[in-house]
Amino acid sequence: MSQYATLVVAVVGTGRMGADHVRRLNDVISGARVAAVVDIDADRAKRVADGIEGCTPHTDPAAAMADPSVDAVLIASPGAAHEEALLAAFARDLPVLCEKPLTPDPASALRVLEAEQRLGRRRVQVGFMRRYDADYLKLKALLDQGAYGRPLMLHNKHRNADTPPGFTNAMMIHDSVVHEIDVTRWLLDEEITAVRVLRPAPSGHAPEGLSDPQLILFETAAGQIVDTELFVNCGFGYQVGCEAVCEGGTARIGDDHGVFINAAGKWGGSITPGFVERFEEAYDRQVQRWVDATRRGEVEGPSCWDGYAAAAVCEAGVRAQATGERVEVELVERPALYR
Ligand SMILES: NC(=O)C1=CN([C@@H]2O[C@H](COP(=O)(O)OP(=O)(O)OC[C@H]3O[C@@H](n4cnc5c(N)ncnc54)[C@H](O)[C@@H]3O)[C@@H](O)[C@H]2O)C=CC1
Ligand SMILES: O=C1[C@@H](O)[C@H](O)[C@@H](O)[C@H](O)[C@H]1O
Repeated sequence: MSQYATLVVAVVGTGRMGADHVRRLNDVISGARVAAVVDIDADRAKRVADGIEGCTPHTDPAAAMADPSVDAVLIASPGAAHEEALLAAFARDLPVLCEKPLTPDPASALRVLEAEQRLGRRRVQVGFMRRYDADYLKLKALLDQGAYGRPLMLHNKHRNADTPPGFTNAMMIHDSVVHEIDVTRWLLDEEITAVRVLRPAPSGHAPEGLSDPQLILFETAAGQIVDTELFVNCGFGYQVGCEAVCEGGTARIGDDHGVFINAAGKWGGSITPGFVERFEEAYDRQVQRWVDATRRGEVEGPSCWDGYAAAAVCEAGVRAQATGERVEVELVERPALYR
């Protein structure tokens, strides 16, 4: 029996992801509707609210959450604004789906972790949507079944066609590689213990100051090695893939084959343009699962601990990137709420 007939949601941040989540909540998935949207850009919030019956625009997250009809919050503002919105949601004991990253650094992630523990129960699902992608789910099931024995290594690729203006080397870690950090911890069920970053001579297409591509190496607590090729201005499209090398075989996802065409003296297919297209079903499944769990009065999926652990690896990654050294990851002891 659902606690809520329809989950009434406030969406914080109405940019690229926030506006897409508003559409998803209202038009794609079931059991939810958006009653409030928040953006520090008042015109943008109003434009999004105008298209929705019974939706009020706000510029302050706390004001939207004070609306007594609001049952839950989806946070899609930039990472640096997540802590304030999360703490405002906790003050009203509202369940939250928070886009990645939980927060951009481990100190602020720890403050969120501590605040959630004071509530005595989990309230947050972090938006690591690859955990809801059909291919990643198949790979996870194979590894959990031990189908090919113990995993020894992962080879990841993460390519974006281009980056928005102002994208920095540090953002390559905490905005992009944060996804590989999460899938590594999730697929292998191990913490990442150390990070190294290798920087080849940059592509001629890399914006000024950006060291692109980069090769990021993780060590896990079980001694596995994980490499990620990150190339965020590859120019030709969006490609995300992962190959698990196990004792008795390998399993690979993300070859992006789709439809394979032979015509006019050529063979091949097309490359997905961006993450919105590549992960559309995963975003839908992630939000539906959040709404369903919340309506049952439950919280599932990636937790604040996962968000904190990812932030700690990002911090080590940014130091490894700057120094060229192997940097160990420091984690606090895992609190009982997240075991
Ligand atoms: N899961 C995924 O694949 C992706 C996740 N993201 C995440 O989604 C979040 C938003 O990213 P984008 O939509 O690409 O950014 P964006 O820049 O397109 O939109 C952010 C919006 O938030 C607003 N904003 C800024 N500060 C605010 C505050 N304090 N309160 C309310 N609104 C505020 C901005 O005015 C803007 O409209 C980030 O956490 C990002 O890391 C982004 C892209 C893909
Ligand atoms: O989260 C995302 C973006 O913020 C990030 O910039 C991209 O590199 C990722 O592929 C995408 O999933």
